[in-house]
Amino acid sequence: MSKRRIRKMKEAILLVKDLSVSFHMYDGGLEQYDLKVISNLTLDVRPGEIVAIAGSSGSGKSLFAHAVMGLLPENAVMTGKVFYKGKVLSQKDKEALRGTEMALVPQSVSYLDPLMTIGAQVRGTKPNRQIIKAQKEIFKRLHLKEETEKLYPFQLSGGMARRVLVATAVLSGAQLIIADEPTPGLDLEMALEALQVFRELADAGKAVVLITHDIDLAFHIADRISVFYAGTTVETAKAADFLKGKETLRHPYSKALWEALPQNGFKPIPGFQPYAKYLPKGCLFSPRCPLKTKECENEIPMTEVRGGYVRCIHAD
Ligand SMILES: Nc1ncnc2c1ncn2[C@@H]1O[C@H](COP(=O)(O)OP(=O)(O)OP(=O)(O)O)[C@@H](O)[C@H]1O
Ligand code: NI
Repeated sequence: MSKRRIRKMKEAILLVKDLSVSFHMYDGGLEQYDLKVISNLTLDVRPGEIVAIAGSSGSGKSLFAHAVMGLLPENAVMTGKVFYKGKVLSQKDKEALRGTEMALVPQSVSYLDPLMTIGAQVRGTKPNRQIIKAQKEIFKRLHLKEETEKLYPFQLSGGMARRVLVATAVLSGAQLIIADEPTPGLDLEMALEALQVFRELADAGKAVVLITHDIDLAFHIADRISVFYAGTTVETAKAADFLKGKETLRHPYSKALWEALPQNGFKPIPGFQPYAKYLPKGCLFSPRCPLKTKECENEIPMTEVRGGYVRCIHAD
């Protein structure tokens, strides 16, 4: 049986369907409006898979993670559905599963509890022998000295704190791990080691979402890549397609991202990602797109093209 058929047969651990996130905003006190920062976002992650999310700053990567984990701020309104192993999750379900079934490696190291020693927060309040053993192993692997256990968060460097967050997610035993930028502040060797840890979790049957600016590393470690632009997915396809190059990709923005990599010529993408308050009609990439036509002003759905999914009417 082909690998693809096996993938299709396995039920997704995470399925996010038509996710939209808006914020209630107040303009100068009187004027109120809704700022839609994520729209029509769909993504699935199956057991054994790493799906990497690539996209520039402000494209909605962290909010996607927070929506799945039930961590959106009070003034956010979410529509769409988050399924975990086939079951729709309510806000209460998310809170109950977070930390046990689903774990987040947060983008900000300020998520560490400032009043708790590292050992206590990584192992949980009632650690058994097995957890203590696993903790020692993962610390060693991530080059965290044994004494790190006794330290408080303020005593850690940024890179150490990030490795502690990775260790916490690994030890949680969660089936779904969303790592939001786990590698900044780590040197290349450490970053590769951390990514290898995620690869092994996936190989053991877990589902991993890896949010990263380091798309070159992601192309090598992930199974599939999802490209976010201005709060939605523009292309989701096999990592192999991203490694092969521009021709195998489907969306003009994915192609442009590929060309912006140093090894592919460092070609910058002209223009800017639009701000949520001033989104163009229809295709959100159209103001920067060389293929733009009048039809791009219509609502553009995700369609299957050459085994991947793309939100572009000109893709073939
Ligand atoms: N609490 C909030 N209120 C209003 N807008 C917000 C809020 N949080 C995030 N946003 C907006 O939502 C958009 C997406 O933010 P998000 O943090 O998900 O981006 P990101 O892709 O994770 O970026 P980065 O790569 O910089 O981490 C941004 O335009 C941001 O300004
Ligand atoms: Ni982010």
